[in-house]
Amino acid sequence: MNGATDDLAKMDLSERKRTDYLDWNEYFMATAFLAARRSKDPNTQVGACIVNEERKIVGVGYNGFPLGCSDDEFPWGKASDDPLGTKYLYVCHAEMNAILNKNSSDVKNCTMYVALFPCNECAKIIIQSKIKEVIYMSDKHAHKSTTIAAKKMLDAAGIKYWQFVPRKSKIVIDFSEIDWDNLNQLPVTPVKSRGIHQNGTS
Ligand SMILES: Nc1ccn([C@H]2C[C@H](O)[C@@H](COP(=O)(O)O)O2)c(=O)n1
Ligand SMILES: [Zn+2]
Repeated sequence: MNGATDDLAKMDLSERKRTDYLDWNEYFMATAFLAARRSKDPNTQVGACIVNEERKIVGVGYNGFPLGCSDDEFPWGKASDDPLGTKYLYVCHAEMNAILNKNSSDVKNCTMYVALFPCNECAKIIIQSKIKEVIYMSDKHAHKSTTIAAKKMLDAAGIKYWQFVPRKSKIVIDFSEIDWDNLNQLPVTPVKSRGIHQNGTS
């Protein structure tokens, strides 16, 4: 063993860098899936997370009805004799919501992480908003014309897409495992001593 390895071996676990942290792809895909948990769709919950070139999240969204269209009044069903009686004519897809929810001026050259491969309508919005890469988890509708058309357009526009295959089968946030006592002992710097007032001015 060389000196550095020797030192590392002697180190207490609490002094060593953690090794089981999430990598960037896991972190952003998990964020997309966390957003999906907000969806009221009883059948398919989709989340999307947009990340810029500095690996900062600039938009998150999930599938749901537009503003003002009540989750309790509009239909969540998939089948009806009347097309107005299903969700399909009303629901905003996660990808569209993530782009519209952006907190940056645009999403040019960003990467989108999404639970399900984008449909043709979302592909159009992705292309027009200049997103450069799409990372998806499921391609369960690969056989549908909406997905085939989406891929045709993404290919033509030169947008890369690839499937994320997770290394771990679970990423769990278990609130019951969090050591709140320890968290409470973290030093708290009073806002005033940092020279920042509540309104953000210094
Ligand atoms: N890429 C996608 C695909 C679908 N969605 C939404 C639209 C619906 O709310 C739901 C699909 O419903 P299903 O036919 O599976 O019952 O997922 C989306 O947001 N993004
Ligand atoms: Zn879509």
